[in-house]
Amino acid sequence: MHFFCCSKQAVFDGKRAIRGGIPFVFPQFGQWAFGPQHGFARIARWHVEKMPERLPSGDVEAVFSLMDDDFTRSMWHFQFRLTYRLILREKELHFNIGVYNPSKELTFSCQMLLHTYFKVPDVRRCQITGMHGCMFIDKTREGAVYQETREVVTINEWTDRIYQNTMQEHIITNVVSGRKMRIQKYNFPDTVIWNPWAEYAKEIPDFGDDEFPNMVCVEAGRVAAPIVLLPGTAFEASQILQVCVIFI
Ligand SMILES: O=P(O)(O)OC[C@H]1O[C@@H](O)[C@H](O)[C@@H](O)[C@@H]1O
Repeated sequence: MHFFCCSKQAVFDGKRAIRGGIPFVFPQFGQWAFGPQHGFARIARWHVEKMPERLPSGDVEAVFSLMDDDFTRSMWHFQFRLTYRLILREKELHFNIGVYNPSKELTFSCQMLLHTYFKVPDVRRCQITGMHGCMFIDKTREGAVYQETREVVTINEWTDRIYQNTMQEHIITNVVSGRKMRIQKYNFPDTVIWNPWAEYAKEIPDFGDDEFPNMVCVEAGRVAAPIVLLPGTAFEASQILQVCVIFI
């Protein structure tokens, strides 16, 4: 999908997440005392459960999984199993995620988020729906909490906000080729909006100083209130990205 952006400075060395695409944030969102920022899932080696395969419908499906191993247990001593199923349709991408706690005695809590980097011609011209009336934590203002009063969110400065209980659907206008991107999410109550802008872009080694106008992260997840999984239970969530060709 040419709707995602990847920084020209991105490094693919397995040590840190690639600056682009859709890094998978788990089991921690943000800074973490026990491991890297945003957890280990975005730097861990996932297992390919099912290679990309064309289904009779014409869709292409692939399934990946991640389980606890020595690497994950060095930071987080819980057993877990993540399943990530992707389905590519002509103008849609589906992401179905499951996290399972196979332990017989331990409960764990975690956060999860899809850190999607959308490519845009000029972020200042994007409008994002689905946040009206929602409370948000503004990380650029020391975590102060505000309520969004705008029908559409626009970005004209360093932006790092955790919107809570957002609508099930967001529309982002003016993505690639002036199109609209529809995000539909299920069981992902929160939406993070991030753009480092000029001042913070300079501090990110794997991000060009001039790349900030051409990206916006709109990240569906569950971060404000953690997912709590009792032994033997699972949590499921999904996201659908759809390019809108017609005016909505
Ligand atoms: O540089 P990273 O670890 O990929 O994080 C990028 C950004 O990710 C966002 O989700 C966070 O809200 C920001 O605070 C953070 O700066």
